[in-house]
Amino acid sequence: MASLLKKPLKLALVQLATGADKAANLARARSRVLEASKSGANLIVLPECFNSPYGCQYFPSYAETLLPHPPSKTDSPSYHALSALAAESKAYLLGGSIPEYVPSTKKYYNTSLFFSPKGDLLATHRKVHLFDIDIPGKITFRESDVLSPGNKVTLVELPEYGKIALAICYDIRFPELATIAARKGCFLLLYPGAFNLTTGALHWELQARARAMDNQVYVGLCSPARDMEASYNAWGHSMVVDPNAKVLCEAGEKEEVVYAELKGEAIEETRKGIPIYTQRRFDVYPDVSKGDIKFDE
Ligand SMILES: NC(=O)CC(=O)C(=O)O
Repeated sequence: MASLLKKPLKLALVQLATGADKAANLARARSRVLEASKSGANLIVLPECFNSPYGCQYFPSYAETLLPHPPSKTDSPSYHALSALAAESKAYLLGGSIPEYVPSTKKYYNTSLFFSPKGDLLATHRKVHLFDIDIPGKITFRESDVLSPGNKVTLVELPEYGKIALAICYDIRFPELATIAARKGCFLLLYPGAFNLTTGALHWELQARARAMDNQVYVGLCSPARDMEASYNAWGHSMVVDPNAKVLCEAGEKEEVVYAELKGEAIEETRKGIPIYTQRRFDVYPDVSKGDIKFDE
């Protein structure tokens, strides 16, 4: 069987310190992405809401308009900064996410943009599962007060490496997305994400390792750096987990770039040793990757 990952890939997660100044966030992202590319990274990831603070009160004022494609520089400075940066760094670039506004429907989204090493847009993913939680005395958050959800599973083919899946933060808590992606042949699931001090301590590493273990694929989670002056305190701890659920690299809480070398053999060895991949009982329960799924492949 052909390897899901055709050749080794160096993955970099940029745990960026973001603030209120969008231009400063873009400039900071640029310098850290170039640092990662100089270190030999082939695929570089920025965090959720990397160009703005994270919070419903910020989404409308930071939102950019991406359609029609390509957007003008005034409609989306972040799109153009990311496209130029991917080309300059000659690496695949997942631009974390940014708040998006669609004037024709007056809707806002939390949207990821993924660029090729030539700066071409390869995929967009709008957060499918909105972060609506209420843990008394700890944290209440309702993205759906402002945002609308995306409606598709996002898989992208990187010709020289293989297929990856993109999703955003709260999407990781819905294992169906990860399972569908893995059964469709992805070697890596990427989640820009901003867990917080409550849910991060509880579930950040657990979710990353669980999605890797269930699906025997690589998983990467990229958080903003923690800022205790901000209204939302991101967890940090960006990490890459291997197909055997081992944490390969983990950031602390501050701004930092972490790296991992991904290899196809690790997926094959894991699946050979514990062959759940071929032991599923679709005569007992349904295969979630079959049926009516909305894809962007
Ligand atoms: N911020 C999110 O979308 C998700 C999160 O913090 C959590 O699931 O916990």
